[in-house]
Amino acid sequence: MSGAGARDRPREQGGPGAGASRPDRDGTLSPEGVDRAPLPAAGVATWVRRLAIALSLAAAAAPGTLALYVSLTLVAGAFPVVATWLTKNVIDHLIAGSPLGTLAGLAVGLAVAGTITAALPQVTHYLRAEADRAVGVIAQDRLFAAVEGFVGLGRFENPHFLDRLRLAQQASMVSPAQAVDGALGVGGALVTLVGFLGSLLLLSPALTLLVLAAGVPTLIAEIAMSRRRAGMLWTIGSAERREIFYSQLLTSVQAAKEVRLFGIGPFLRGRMLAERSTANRSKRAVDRRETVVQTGLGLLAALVSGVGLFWAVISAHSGRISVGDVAMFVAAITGTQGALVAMAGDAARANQALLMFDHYVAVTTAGPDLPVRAAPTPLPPLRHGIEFRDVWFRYSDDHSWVLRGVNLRVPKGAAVALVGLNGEGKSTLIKLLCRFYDPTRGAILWDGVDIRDVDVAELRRRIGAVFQDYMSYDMTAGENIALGDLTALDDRDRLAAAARAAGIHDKIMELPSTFDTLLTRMFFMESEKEDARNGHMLSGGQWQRLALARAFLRDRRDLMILDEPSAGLDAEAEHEIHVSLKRHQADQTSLLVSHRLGAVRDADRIVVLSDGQIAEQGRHDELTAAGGIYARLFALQASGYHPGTEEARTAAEQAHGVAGAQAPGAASLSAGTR
Ligand SMILES: Nc1ncnc2c1ncn2[C@@H]1O[C@H](COP(=O)(O)OP(=O)(O)OP(=O)(O)O)[C@@H](O)[C@H]1O
Repeated sequence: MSGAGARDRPREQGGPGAGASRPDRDGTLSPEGVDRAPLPAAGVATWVRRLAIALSLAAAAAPGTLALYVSLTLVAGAFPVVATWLTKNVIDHLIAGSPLGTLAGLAVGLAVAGTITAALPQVTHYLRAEADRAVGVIAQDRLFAAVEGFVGLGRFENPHFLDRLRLAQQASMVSPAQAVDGALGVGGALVTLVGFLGSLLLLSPALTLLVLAAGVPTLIAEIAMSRRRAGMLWTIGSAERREIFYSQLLTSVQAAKEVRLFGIGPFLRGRMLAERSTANRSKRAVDRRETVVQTGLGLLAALVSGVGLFWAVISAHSGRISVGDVAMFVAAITGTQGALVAMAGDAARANQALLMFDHYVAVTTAGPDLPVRAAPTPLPPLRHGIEFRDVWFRYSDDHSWVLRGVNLRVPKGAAVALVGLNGEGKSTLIKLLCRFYDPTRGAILWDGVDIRDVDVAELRRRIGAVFQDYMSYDMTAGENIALGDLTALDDRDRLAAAARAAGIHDKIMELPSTFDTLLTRMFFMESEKEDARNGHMLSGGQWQRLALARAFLRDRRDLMILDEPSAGLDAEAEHEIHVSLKRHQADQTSLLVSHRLGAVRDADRIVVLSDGQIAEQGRHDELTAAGGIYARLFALQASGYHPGTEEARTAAEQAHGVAGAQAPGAASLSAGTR
């Protein structure tokens, strides 16, 4: 669409849901704009809130495992300190010549502490993995339930939201567990730290302070680094998404033909690698910075240890502390620094996990993408008709208007056909009727009720539809049909009736396992591929008939929408389908989009969309007599079918300027003008 200048710009509507659901600049339909928010600078309160959500997820997923894991991790934190004290006592008692019983008791204690210290990590490792698995299931379930709750399509077309969704998916697998693990690690390290600091304090308060002071920069630096890493992952998101896109093109069966025919493999591979390099550059920069900072922190720790050790040796030499104290001091200073580094690392990991988890929280709490009524108006079966009232629509503020003040009535029981050149907004009109988007201005009324006021699931239950870009599911033939109405999943009679109506029944009966034949070869092992029952492939037209059968299965629908239902069918198939459609449409309201004008000539009303508006409407005879766009397009298609006639040649010449964009379709679709 072009030419939607300022003269066409309508005032924004203040009606129900207006504004709240209007797409923002990048197509986001979220009222809060959460979809493209950058990573927020988190304060302690946010950090605690996120951690609480992660913990509640973990607690809901595996309460017993979590409780045991928490207890053992904290206990494990105390054991290094216990072992150090026992070691110091053994040395001091040895030097003092204490009785054998005392020494043996201490040695046994030391052995038990060592055994527990060695065994605990294995047990906690298992518990952690178990908790991870349970949390992953529940987190994924909640994420996909939230995504399923988005009633519109806008978010799925928004690159920022898609990035966020991808990160949320990654986060849902690992982040809650990582965050809990990190927080627990901090807890365990804190126990160790307090124990060692207490021990150090007894020996030298000054050195205790020095060790603590050296640990603070480590903590700050680690947390800053984790923020930077999470930010980097967010910014390289779009490059990674494009890389995935190119890699999928290179491996997908759909693209394989064109990739080979046009020889574009090296080009796509080049682009894929370029995206990888972009992402790698950002990762390398962060890695380098981390290496420098980590090296600096390591040197600082070594310096503090060196100073401490020097002091301990001098003090022991002058008799101010015992040899056991020196051993304990060495262990304590190493243990304290180790605990500080572990704490900083765990805090950083928890921080990074929580930053990633933010994407998960943002998606799962994003709320509805289109305004949803708390108390929707009931939607009874259609009695009078559907009305588009002054409907304006554009996909976002940056896009041109696709629909500019469409007024259209679809009376109950009428077969209405939508025709027009490519890109005139026919599919968009249908998407609005299914409420995948809301009109930017104006309203769509179902028996006078604004469809924004009714329950969207209820609205969609009343509609049967076949879209231009219908789906081919890698499932069985029966399942491919049953997805139209899952109550028929095990009802072979209903599936067969729908298949018959769509003219695919005979083909299904020829398949090795009829309705149970898998229509994909994706899920097989190489060894199973020879089995005829496995993975039968259908032709494009046969898939289209399956999609039709899916729509026909919804026999309790009020409105049948067919967006190019016969584009992939041969002439005979198309004829059969149209006979079948007519039978199905006998007392049914239907909206049919077609470029095959022969297929729509019997419609009760033919509506011609042009430049986002309704240019003409009426019956076939009225429109051909009027000599407008429809008449010219019809004549052009007729000329394709009977190319020799003078009349057709003239019509084709007249139509050329109007229908140039449609020429390829017209040539191939002309058989429809029987
Ligand atoms: N998701 C989208 N985001 C942005 N623009 C879109 C989107 N879908 C369609 N458009 C634009 O809206 C216009 C109308 O598209 P639409 O698919 O409704 O046309 P159509 O009449 O059904 O075309 P065709 O006959 O080719 O199927 C086109 O200019 C198209 O580029």
